[in-house]
Amino acid sequence: MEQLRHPSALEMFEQITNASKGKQIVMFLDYDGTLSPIVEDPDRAYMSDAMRTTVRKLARYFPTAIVSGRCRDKVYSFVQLAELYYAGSHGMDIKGPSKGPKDKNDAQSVLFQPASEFVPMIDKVYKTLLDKTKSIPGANVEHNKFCLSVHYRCVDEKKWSELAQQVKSVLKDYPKLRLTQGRKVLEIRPTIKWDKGKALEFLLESLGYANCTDVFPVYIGDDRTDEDAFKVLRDRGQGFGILVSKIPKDTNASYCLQEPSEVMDFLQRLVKWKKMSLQRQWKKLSLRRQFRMRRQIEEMKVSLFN
Ligand SMILES: O=P(O)(O)OC[C@H]1O[C@H](O[C@H]2O[C@H](CO)[C@@H](O)[C@H](O)[C@H]2O)[C@H](O)[C@@H](O)[C@@H]1O
Repeated sequence: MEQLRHPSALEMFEQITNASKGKQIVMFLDYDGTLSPIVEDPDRAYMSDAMRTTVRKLARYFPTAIVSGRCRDKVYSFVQLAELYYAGSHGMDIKGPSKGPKDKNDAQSVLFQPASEFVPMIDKVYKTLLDKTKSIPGANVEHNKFCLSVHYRCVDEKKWSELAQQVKSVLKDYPKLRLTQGRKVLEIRPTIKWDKGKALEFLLESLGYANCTDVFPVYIGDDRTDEDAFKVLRDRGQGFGILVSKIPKDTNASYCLQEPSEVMDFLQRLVKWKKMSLQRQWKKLSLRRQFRMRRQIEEMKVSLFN
């Protein structure tokens, strides 16, 4: 039943691209479980070279942002593509383009950190949690700058509730922090009204698409925190979300992909489709216009390199 409500984005590819016709696609990609497979050690969640090449090509055709629960520097060290926009710490640390597409040349990138006042508190809680959880084998506390992750993927299942209790007991003293749950991870975040959905809207605005009707945002993610972004797209009635999951889930996404390898297939098809539609548009131009455009490109190259 659920599977029928959330069909495969690969099977529905044509329908998706038809819906985007005449609109600017903007891509938002979660990292863990979307671009990289889930692994036991969070420090070794590498992205494959093939995925990196795919994302690089994708960004040539569509503005592309990575939206992750991770610390922004960490996710950048995995992705290593300077041409993308990054939103780390569940969207609380955004490094993006200048305001509006026309300003791109002035190279001033947007930096938005709505939770900066929480840094000392997060640092303190990190130290306390490191100490409190050291007696539980396999527990791992990750510092994500404006938020924290307590991993229990490598903790014996019998100890999961003890770990959760310890985390909750620490947080009792910090009413301005809240606890949510991801994939075998407890996530601690400031209670500010900011999430991946707000980050998506902020990035669209920064890119100059705030009130545009001809923008088509596509958000791909695998986790509960990605639901905030799926919901924003559903509420705006623009673009759509794609949930990465092998099992049917209650979601605000419109389509599904099973795993990162399917995400890569989907992104590659998107690149191919865009390339072909640009070639078709080019062929439709008169020979005289093609000649004029080629000459303009040559002139631009000359002025760039002189
Ligand atoms: O928003 P995301 O980019 O999906 O970040 C969510 C959490 O992802 C990472 O943890 C998850 O992936 C790890 C590596 O595969 C895995 O070991 C862990 O069990 C998963 O929950 C990251 O380490 C967390 O900090 C993020 O909150």
